[in-house]
Amino acid sequence: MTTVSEKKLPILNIDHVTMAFGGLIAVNDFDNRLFPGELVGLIGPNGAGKTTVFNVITGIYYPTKGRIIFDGIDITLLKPYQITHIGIARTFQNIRLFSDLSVLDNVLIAQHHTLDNYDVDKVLKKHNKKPRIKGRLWFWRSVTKVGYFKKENEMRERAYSLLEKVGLIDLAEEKASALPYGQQRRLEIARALATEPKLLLLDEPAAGMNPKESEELMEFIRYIRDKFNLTILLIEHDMKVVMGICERIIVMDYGKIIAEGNPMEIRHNKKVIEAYLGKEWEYAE
Ligand SMILES: Nc1ncnc2c1ncn2[C@@H]1O[C@H](COP(=O)(O)OP(=O)(O)OP(=O)(O)O)[C@@H](O)[C@H]1O
Repeated sequence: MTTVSEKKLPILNIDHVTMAFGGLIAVNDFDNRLFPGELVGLIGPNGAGKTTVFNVITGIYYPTKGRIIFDGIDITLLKPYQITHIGIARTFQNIRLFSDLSVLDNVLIAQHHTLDNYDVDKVLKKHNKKPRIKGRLWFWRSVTKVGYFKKENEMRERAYSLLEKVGLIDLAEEKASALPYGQQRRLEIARALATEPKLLLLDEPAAGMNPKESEELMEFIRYIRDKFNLTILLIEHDMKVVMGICERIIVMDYGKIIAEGNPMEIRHNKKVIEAYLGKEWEYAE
């Protein structure tokens, strides 16, 4: 059956990617595509290779085999900061905020990529895509005093506007470490959004959350997908979250994709039940 999303061009094409660490094949011929606006879950047992898939997409590792095409551009060998600039942002399993800085400063720092990425804009231009920074003009504006202050003000305005949209505006001046856990996770996502991504990769955003916090997180993820026109790929062990918000789920085991489908299909899939879910999810509400 052809779904609506399959008729569009993929925003991300993970083309037969393998990632080996010496003799260990962490990701084995992973082949899949994400379509604009999708919210997709990536699940599987510990050590299945999920985070390695994120690391390959974001340029932390160069794959042993295969290619990653994002928005029509081959990003396989680009560096992490270049990939961020082109439009992919991520969060990590463990919270990585600047804990002594304010909420506002955490978001401001994430905007630093807007200061100088002339080389990446060249890549974008080569693919007939709009550069994200106005190249040299921007450079001269930022090295003059007036230009610097103007840019700083623009960045502040953008940061405040983002904090408003994600519900953290009242906490803008608070130290990041003073925020409750759920809000710190939200700030991490806000910081990723400050890079203005088209694709957002979330690595276990519900880890360590209580049921109320994960309920709120589910709503928040749906909200940002719509508000910021995002495509989202989500690694998560909390099946309530995954089944509750993902339209499609990819299941990995020992580096390979063992199943793919909507939540209903996945929870009834014998291979997935055996490798990961266990019986209790098959008929759960
Ligand atoms: N830099 C590395 N060097 C060597 N082995 C690695 C490296 N990174 C990951 N691995 C190994 O690759 C395999 C897949 O790890 P990965 O972290 O991708 O799994 P995961 O599915 O994300 O697991 P979890 O759910 O526990 O986070 C594991 O056996 C891991 O030990």
